[in-house]
Amino acid sequence: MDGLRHEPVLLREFLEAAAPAQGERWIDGTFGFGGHTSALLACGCRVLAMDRDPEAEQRAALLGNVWGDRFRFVRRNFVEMAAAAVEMGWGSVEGVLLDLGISSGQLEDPSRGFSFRWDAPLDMRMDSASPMTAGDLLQDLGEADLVRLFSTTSSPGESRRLARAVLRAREKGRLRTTGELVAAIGAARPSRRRIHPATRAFLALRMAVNDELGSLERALPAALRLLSPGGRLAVISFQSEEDRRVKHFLRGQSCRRLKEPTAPEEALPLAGGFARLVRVLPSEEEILRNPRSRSARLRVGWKEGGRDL
Ligand SMILES: C[S@@+](CC[C@H](N)C(=O)[O-])C[C@H]1O[C@@H](n2cnc3c(N)ncnc32)[C@H](O)[C@@H]1O
Repeated sequence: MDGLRHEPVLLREFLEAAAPAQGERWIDGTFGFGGHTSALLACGCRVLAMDRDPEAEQRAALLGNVWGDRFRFVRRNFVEMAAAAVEMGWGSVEGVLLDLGISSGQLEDPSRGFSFRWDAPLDMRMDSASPMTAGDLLQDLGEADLVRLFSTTSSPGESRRLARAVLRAREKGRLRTTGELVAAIGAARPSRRRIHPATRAFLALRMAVNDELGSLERALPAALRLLSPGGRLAVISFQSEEDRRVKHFLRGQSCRRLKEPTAPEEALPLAGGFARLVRVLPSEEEILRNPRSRSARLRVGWKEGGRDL
């Protein structure tokens, strides 16, 4: 764990677009290395931080020593943010931030099995207590489920090729390590591609092991319900399927519907919906400094009510 770092992505843009202010209650559902949480605390907010990763909990303990009772950490899935807020005595919050995916520190820790750069056991769990590793999934799923898994990040044709490659490798023995998976996939796909053949397959597998799309879909309405009038929901995503779900949720819950209403009641603004939506991409300077930010998208929804927009 020592020496691993994570540079917070779109930090300045988040502070500008979501404008956290002194005395506000914020939930950071993805504490990671605490970059966004520290900025919220520096703005004078109270922060309830969450993360599924036990190593994040250890880092949070250090932050707790500095910020005292303005900061609290719970090791839980952000899907459970409402229950965690109630335990804090918070009936509502002024802001929720979700900075999705994994941190650079998790990716670069060879023992976690998130990266194909090192040969390691096929683990990929954010929460080491959860029952299913990447190796278990690859061992248990049938062809149709494997195709569905890979299709989160690959075309239908590629997904079928990847699924068949896993099945072929399985016939020769269990897929136990990242190196064995890379070898199986490398054999399945042409090598003249710009990105490493394993990139998309590893991403899809990690998202399935941690049910990342399912967690996001459950967390978005939970966050909206928790927001006080004028509250902000900020989501940073790195993957197009995630960003698509966030975009549809924010637009679907927008008071100013983008589409023409087909029935009179649809013209009514949804009570407690978003009054303003913002989308921000990383600057060229940030992409140069931190290439990992290249695919990042920040979307912020401002709930109706509260201060003037
Ligand atoms: C991109 S990192 C966040 C980095 C953080 N904003 C920072 O500046 O250090 C994402 C973090 O969220 C955690 N995470 C992802 N999905 C989660 C979920 N459903 N519930 C709780 N934590 C989650 C991961 O374990 C990881 O530590």
